[in-house]
Amino acid sequence: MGTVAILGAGVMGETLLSGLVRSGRSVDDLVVTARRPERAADLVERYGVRALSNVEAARAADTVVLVVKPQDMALLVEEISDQLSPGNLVVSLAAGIPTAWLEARLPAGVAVVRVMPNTPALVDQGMAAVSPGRSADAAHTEEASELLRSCGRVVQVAEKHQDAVTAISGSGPAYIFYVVEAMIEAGVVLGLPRPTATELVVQTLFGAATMMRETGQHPTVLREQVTSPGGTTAAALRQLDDHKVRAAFITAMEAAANRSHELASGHE
Ligand SMILES: NC(=O)C1=CN([C@@H]2O[C@H](COP(=O)(O)OP(=O)(O)OC[C@H]3O[C@@H](n4cnc5c(N)ncnc54)[C@H](O)[C@@H]3O)[C@@H](O)[C@H]2O)C=CC1
Ligand SMILES: O=C(O)[C@@H]1CCC=N1
Repeated sequence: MGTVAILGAGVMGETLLSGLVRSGRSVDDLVVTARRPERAADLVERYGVRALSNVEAARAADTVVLVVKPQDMALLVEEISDQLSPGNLVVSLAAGIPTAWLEARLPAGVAVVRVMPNTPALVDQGMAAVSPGRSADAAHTEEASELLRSCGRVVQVAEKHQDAVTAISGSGPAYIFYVVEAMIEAGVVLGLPRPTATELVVQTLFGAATMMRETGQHPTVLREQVTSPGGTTAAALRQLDDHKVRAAFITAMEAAANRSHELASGHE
């Protein structure tokens, strides 16, 4: 795969960097760029990678991973475009940016793969979806998938589904943390010490997630197993239904997908 340059190593860029390092990728084959020099120095110190300018990194790399905010992408692509040629693979992790938008700003024939990752990649439990652009072949898509497989699972989706993926798994960890916060708060309201409430909730989430993964049973079946007739769970779920929590989740994720589409519309 040669040298991989991570351009814009913030939260998601560092997440990918750490996954590649944990998976045994030599730091000699990894370079990063950051806007702030202190940030670059911090990454050099903690990972032993090289930090370069965007232009130098793009020139040195076989695979260029773009991890700046969607709003910063135009400037970055303009800066590095001259350094790239059809031998390069460009992997974009940015929400909402179509491959066609990148292809139009890069030299003809440069392969582009769009990826939507998520932050659990930091603990090797990421979920990423990849979509090849027009000039990307199966080998390019596999190369991008391999990068993300260093820190979690990877699926391939048609690019038209990337807004939905962003709404579900890209932003998804935030919804789960939000639910966890609410359950911890409930424990405190019910008189539990905060650390106890936190341990109860986090282990319950971990246990429930592991059950779904290991039993392969549908969540509805697993929920019904917990819900005794006339019992405590039924009383709680009745309240969630009365407060339209299921509908609120669907509306929330529609808003996220719409926002992803809006980010794209500035980049069409
Ligand atoms: N944080 C998340 O959970 C996820 C983020 N993403 C995508 O990843 C991208 C980055 O998001 P975050 O890491 O959360 O943001 P972030 O703000 O933590 O990281 C972006 C980094 O890029 C740097 N940067 C901006 N312009 C630059 C330039 N011209 N040259 C070099 N560095 C530059 C910024 O200083 C910052 O450190 C976004 O496009 C976002 O849509 C995708 C999936 C999940
Ligand atoms: O909130 C965002 O825009 C990014 C994309 C998915 C997760 N974080």
